[in-house]
Amino acid sequence: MSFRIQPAAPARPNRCQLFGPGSRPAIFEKMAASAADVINLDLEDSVAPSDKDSARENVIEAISGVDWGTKTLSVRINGLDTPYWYKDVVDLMEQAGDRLDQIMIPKVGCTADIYAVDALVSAIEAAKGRAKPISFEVIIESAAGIAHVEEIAASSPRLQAMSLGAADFAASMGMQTTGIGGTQENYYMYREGEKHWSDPWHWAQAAIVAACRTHGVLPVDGPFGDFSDDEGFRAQARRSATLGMVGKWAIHPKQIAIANEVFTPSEEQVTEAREILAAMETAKANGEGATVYKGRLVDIASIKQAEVIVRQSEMIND
Ligand SMILES: CC(C)(COP(=O)(O)OP(=O)(O)OC[C@H]1O[C@@H](n2cnc3c(N)ncnc32)[C@H](O)[C@@H]1OP(=O)(O)O)[C@@H](O)C(=O)NCCC(=O)NCCSC(=O)C[C@H](O)C(=O)O
Ligand SMILES: [Mg+2]
Repeated sequence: MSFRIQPAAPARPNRCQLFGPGSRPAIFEKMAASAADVINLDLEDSVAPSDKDSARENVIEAISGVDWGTKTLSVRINGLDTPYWYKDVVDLMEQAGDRLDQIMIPKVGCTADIYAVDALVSAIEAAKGRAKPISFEVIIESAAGIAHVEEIAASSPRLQAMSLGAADFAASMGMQTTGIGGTQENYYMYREGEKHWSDPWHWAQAAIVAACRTHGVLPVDGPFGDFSDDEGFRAQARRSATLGMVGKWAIHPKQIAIANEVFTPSEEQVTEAREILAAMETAKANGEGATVYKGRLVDIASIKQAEVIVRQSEMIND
C-alpha cells in the first residue's frame, strides 16, 4: 500500500438506483415502495423541454410529500450546457426541504462543472441554514468525462458516487451503436470461424472504478436499456460487480431485484470469505503469512479480498 491510505467509500447500500421521469408523478409512490436503495427523480433527459418547469415542481412537491423511507433520495439536474440547471439547483435547494439527500450532475466533463454547482449549493445552504449538507453524484458520459475521470473523482468532498452513462458516452465517443449498455453485435474477436464477443464498456468502467477507489467514491454502473432482456442485464451487472462497482441503475422496476441480487454477496461467497479469514487466522497463529485453502494459495492479500465481501454483506444486512 502507498503511504497515502485509500479512503473508504460512503458506507451505505447503493445496489440499485431506480430512475423515473420528474414529468411522471404517478409513478413516484411506486418508486418509493420499491426495493431500490437509491431513487433518482429525473429532471434531465427523460423529461421533454416543454415539461421542464412542471417536472421540477412535481419533484419538489414529492420530495417532502412522499414517504421515501430510508432510501437515498437524489435528483438528476439538467446539464451545465442547458438553460435549466441553475433553476433546478436554486429551486431544489430553496424549496425542496431537508429530505433531499443528493444532487446528480450529468455529463460532467471537468472539475469546474462540479465547482460551479458546489458554489451555488454552498451559498444556498448557508443562506437557508440547511443543517444537512447535500451530497453529489456525477455521471461520466462523455469523452471529456472519461479523460478527466480521476480529477473529477477528487473534485469535491460532497461527491459520493459516480456512474457510467452508456448512452451519452457512446454518442460522445462516436461509437457505432444505438444500444444502451450490454453486448454490442460488432464488438467481437474472430477465430477459426467463431465470434467471441467482448465488452466495449469494460475499459471505461475500470477507469471509473480506479478513480473512485482512489478517492473514496462509490462506482456505479449506469443504465441497461433493453428491459426485456433480464439475462443481458444480469450478465452486465455481474461484470460490473466483478470489476468493483457497487450497484447499477434500473430504468424499469423489473431490473431492481436482479441488481439487488447481483450486488448482494451470496451466502456462498460470504461463507467462503469467512473461511479464508479463519484459515489465515490459523496461519498467523502458526507464524505463516500464506496457507492453502481448498487447494489454492491464500495469503495476506486474500484477507483484504475476503474483507471486501464480508464488509459488503454486513453493510447491506445492517
Ligand atoms: C421505460 C418506461 C417508459 C416504461 O414505462 P411503462 O410503459 O409504464 O412500463 P410498464 O407498463 O412495463 O410498467 C409496469 C408497471 O411499473 C410501473 N413503472 C414503470 N416505470 C417505473 C419506474 N421507473 N419506477 C416505478 N414504477 C414504474 C408502471 O407504472 C406499471 O405500474 P402498474 O400499472 O401499477 O403495474 C419507464 O419505466 C420509465 O420511464 N423508466 C425510466 C426512464 C428514465 O428515467 N430514464 C432516464 C435514465 S437512463 C438515461 O438517462 C441514460 C443515461 O443518461 C445515459 O446517457 O446512459
Ligand atoms: Mg445521459
